[in-house]
Amino acid sequence: MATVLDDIIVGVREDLADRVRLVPAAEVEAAAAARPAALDAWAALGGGAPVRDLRIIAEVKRKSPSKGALAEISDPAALAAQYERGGASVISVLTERRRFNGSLADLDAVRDAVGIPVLRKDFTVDEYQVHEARAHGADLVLLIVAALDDARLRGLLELTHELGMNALVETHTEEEIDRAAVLGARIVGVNVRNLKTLDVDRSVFARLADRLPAEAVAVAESGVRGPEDIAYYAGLGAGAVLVGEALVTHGDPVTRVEDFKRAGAAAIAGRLAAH
Ligand SMILES: O=C(O)c1ccccc1NCC(=O)[C@H](O)[C@H](O)COP(=O)(O)O
Repeated sequence: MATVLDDIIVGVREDLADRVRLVPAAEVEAAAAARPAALDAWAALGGGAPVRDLRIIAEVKRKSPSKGALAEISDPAALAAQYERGGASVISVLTERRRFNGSLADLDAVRDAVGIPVLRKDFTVDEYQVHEARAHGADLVLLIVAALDDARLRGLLELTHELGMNALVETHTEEEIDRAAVLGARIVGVNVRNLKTLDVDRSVFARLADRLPAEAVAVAESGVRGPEDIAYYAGLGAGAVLVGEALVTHGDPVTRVEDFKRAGAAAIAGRLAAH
């Protein structure tokens, strides 16, 4: 039986075919090559150093398959600028159209509004999307292990690095973490939302955190309701947390990000004191 993720990817491929007809691959590749160098998202997320501070990846998310409409977001650039002011390290922009009501125009607007790395959050299945992400100023792309076989995952990760970008390599199981680790993924996320059933189970991060490669940035994704969930993930060793709904539905995104940073820092201090 087709899962939610399978259905999303069918739509992603159809939209992709339309874009390829409009803008041929050679044109997108040239536009990507003409961009100034990508910002170093790995460093921005604390890569290569012991975790002493929790980094927030703050998402621009209008709608989702699990919740439907979340927020109006008439000005994604203004929202992203508020996230940056609150202390976010990376902005995630959903660009998938059918299920998330996102667009490359959102990515363009956010890119122009902030000075920190930007993640093109989409269901990447083809090299074209990586060049396209770079052409629109993204510094990292999302690679969902469950959606890619090993050869494709390797190819997309290599292309990402060739373009000077990073990838957030997303996992949900032990086996997926091992597949990401073998390929030398440098930023590895555990999405506690099962993309096949849409169940959210924060304890998935507790179960998998120790299996994440020690040299990679460990990202906890989804399911944050408030500072207590941030503290939970940080206490388990997350170096960064990706938050969507809890930010876009809050009236004061600057303060919300600040609160999350504070909760994360306190949990990390507690974790360090206990070891
Ligand atoms: O959010 C969904 O319903 C969803 C469904 C199917 C595939 C992906 C989905 N979301 C993408 C994400 O992983 C989240 O946007 C991101 O981690 C933030 O999650 P949250 O903080 O729970 O909004």
